[in-house]
Amino acid sequence: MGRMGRKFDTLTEIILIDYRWVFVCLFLLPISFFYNFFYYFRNEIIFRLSSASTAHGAKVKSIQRQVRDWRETGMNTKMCTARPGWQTMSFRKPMYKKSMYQIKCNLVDILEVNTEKQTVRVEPLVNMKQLSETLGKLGWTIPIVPELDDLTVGGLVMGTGIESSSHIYGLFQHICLSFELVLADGSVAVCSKEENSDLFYAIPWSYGTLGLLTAVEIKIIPATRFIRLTYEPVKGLKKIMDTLHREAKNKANHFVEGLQYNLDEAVIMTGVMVEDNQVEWGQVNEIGKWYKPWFFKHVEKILRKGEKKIEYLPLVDYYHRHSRSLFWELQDIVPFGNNLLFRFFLGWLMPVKVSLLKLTLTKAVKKLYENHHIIQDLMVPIHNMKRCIEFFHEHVNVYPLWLCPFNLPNDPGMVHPKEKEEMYIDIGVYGVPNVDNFHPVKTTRAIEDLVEQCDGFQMLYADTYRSREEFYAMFDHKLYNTMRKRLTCESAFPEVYDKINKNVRE
Ligand SMILES: Cc1cc2nc3c(=O)[nH]c(=O)nc-3n(C[C@H](O)[C@H](O)[C@H](O)COP(=O)(O)OP(=O)(O)OC[C@H]3O[C@@H](n4cnc5c(N)ncnc54)[C@H](O)[C@@H]3O)c2cc1C
Ligand SMILES: NC(=O)C1=CN([C@@H]2O[C@H](COP(=O)(O)OP(=O)(O)OC[C@H]3O[C@@H](n4cnc5c(N)ncnc54)[C@H](OP(=O)(O)O)[C@@H]3O)[C@@H](O)[C@H]2O)C=CC1
Ligand SMILES: CC(C)=CCC[C@@H](C)[C@H]1CC[C@@]2(C)C3=C(CC[C@]12C)[C@@]1(C)CC[C@H](O)C(C)(C)[C@@H]1CC3
Repeated sequence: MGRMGRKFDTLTEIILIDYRWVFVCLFLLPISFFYNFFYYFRNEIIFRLSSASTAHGAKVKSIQRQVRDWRETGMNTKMCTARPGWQTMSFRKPMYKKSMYQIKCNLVDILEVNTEKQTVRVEPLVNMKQLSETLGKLGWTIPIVPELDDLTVGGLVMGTGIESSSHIYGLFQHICLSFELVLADGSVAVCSKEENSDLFYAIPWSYGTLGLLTAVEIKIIPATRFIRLTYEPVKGLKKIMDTLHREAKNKANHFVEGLQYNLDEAVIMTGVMVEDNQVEWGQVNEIGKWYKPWFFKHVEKILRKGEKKIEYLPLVDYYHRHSRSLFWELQDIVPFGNNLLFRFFLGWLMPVKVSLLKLTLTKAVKKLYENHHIIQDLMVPIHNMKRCIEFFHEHVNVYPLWLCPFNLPNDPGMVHPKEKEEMYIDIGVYGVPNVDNFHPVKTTRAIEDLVEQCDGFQMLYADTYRSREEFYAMFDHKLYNTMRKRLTCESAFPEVYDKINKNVRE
C-alpha cells in the first residue's frame, strides 16, 4: 500500500505511478535540459541584436488581423489565446480552448530595458528565467520574481504572482506600470494609472477576458549579487504569526518567507540585499548548485538544530530556491531526487519542465492527484493566519506549508482588502493529505468557505470548487463588469468564472 493507503490495481498502474521516475529521468530530464539550452541561446541572440522591438509592431498587427477575421467570420465562438493547455503553469489543462477561436500570439521577447526610467518592456510570453537572467547580467531585477522558471509575464498579469518581496511591493500586478492590449473591436489600447486607469485596474485576475495582452512595462530595481539570509526557527503558532507580521512590517527586510513543518514549528527567513564588500565569504552557500540539497530540506535541518543561522546566498540562487524541487512536489515524482548520489550525477539536469510533466500525464497519475492530493494557495489577512492553519491542520495535515506575507493596497479591481491597505499572507498547501477523511471536493469547499469568511482569496491556477455566486462573493466584479460592457467583451471573451471553474479544466 502506498501513502494514504492507496491500493495498487494493475501492474501498469504500478509502473506508471511508482516508476514514473524512470520515465522522468530517462526522457523528461534530458529533453528539458536541451530545450532550456536552445532557448537560452535563441533569446540571447535576439536580445543582443535588439531586433525584438522592431518586430513587435508587426506581431501586434497580426493579432489585430486575427481579431478582425473573427469579427468578419460571424463572431460565432469566443476568443482565447492559442497557447496549448499543457504549456501553462496551472494545475489543470483548460478544456475551453478546444471550442474557442484561438488567437496566435507569438510574443516571446524582451523589448527594451530602460535603466534611466528604471523600466523593462516585455512581451507577455517572456518567462521568469529569461527575464531574471537578462536583467541580472545588467545588474537589475524586477522587484518580484515569482519562483518557477516557466511562469510568464502574461499569465502573472492576467492571474497573479507573489514572492517573498511581496510584503513591500504587493502582487505581480503592483509592479506593472502599463499594459498594451488588443481589444475586442481589434483596436490597440495602452493603459496605466494615469491613462485609461479603469482598464488598468480591471486587467489583473481577468484571465484574458478583457482583451489580448501584447506588452507590459514593469518597474526594475538595482540588484546586488548576494543576499544575507537569516533563518530563525520559531515555536508556537501564535509566535510564528506574530514574528512573520513583525518582520513583514519591517521594510529593511527585502525578503520575508516562512516554511512551517508542523502545527507548532516553522523557520522564518528574512533576507537583505548586500554589496560584495559586506559578504562574509566563509558563510556563502550557493544553494542553486546542482549537487546542493533541496532548499526545504536544508531549512528543515536548521529547524532540527533549533538555532538561528545566517548565510549569504547568490541572489539568483535565492530567487529560484524552490524551482529544482517544485517547492516539495517533486518528492512524489522522483522520490530519491534529494539523494546525494542522484544530485551529484543527475542534479544538473533539474528542474524538470512542468509542461513536459503535464504533457506526459497518464490517467492513473491524474486520478491519484484528483483524490489524494491538494494544491492550493490561500490568501488571507495575516491576523487570520493562525485560525486558517489550525483548520488546515485538522482537515488536510500537509506540511511544509509555504508562508509568504504580502501587502495588498486598496486599488480598484477584482482583488482588494475590505477597507484599507492591509498585510495579507499567502498560505501554500501542496502535498498528500495526511488525514482519514480527506475528500477533494468537500474539503476544498470547506477551505474556500473559511477563506471567504476571512475576507481572503484563492489563487486560481489551482482547483476551485466555488459556484458562480460564491465566486462573485470572493472576487469584486464591479469594475470588471463595467469594463466588459464598455469594451463589448460579452460576445468576444468568456467570463473569468467560465475559464477557471473545475468543470472546464481536466
Ligand atoms: C507522480 C507520482 C505522484 C504520486 N502521487 C501520490 C499521491 O498523490 N498520493 C499517494 O498516496 N501516493 C502518490 N504517489 C505514490 C507515492 O509517492 C509512492 O507510493 C511512494 O513512492 C511510496 O511511498 P510510501 O511511503 O507509500 O512507501 P511504502 O508504502 O512503504 O512502499 C514502499 C515501496 O514499495 C512499493 N509498493 C508499495 N505498495 C506496493 C504494492 N501494493 N505493490 C507493489 N509495490 C508496492 C512502492 O514502489 C513503494 O515505493 C505518487 C507517485 C508518483 C510517481
Ligand atoms: N509564484 C507565483 O506567483 C505562482 C503563480 N502561478 C500562477 O500561474 C499562472 C501563470 O502561469 P502561465 O503559464 O504563465 O500562464 P497561463 O498560460 O496559465 O495563463 C493564465 C491566464 O492568463 C491568460 N493570458 C496569458 N497570456 C495572455 C495574453 N497575452 N493575452 C490575454 N490573456 C492571456 C490566459 O488566457 P488563455 O486561457 O486565453 O490562454 C489564462 O487565462 C498564474 O495564474 C499564476 O497565478 C503558479 C505558480 C506560482
Ligand atoms: C504561489 C505559488 C508559490 C505557487 C506554487 C505552486 C506550485 C507548487 C504549483 C504550480 C504548478 C503546479 C500546480 C504543478 C504541479 C505541482 C504543484 C505546482 C508546481 C504538478 C507538477 C504536480 C504533478 C502533476 O501530475 C502535474 C504534472 C500535472 C502538475 C503540474 C503543475
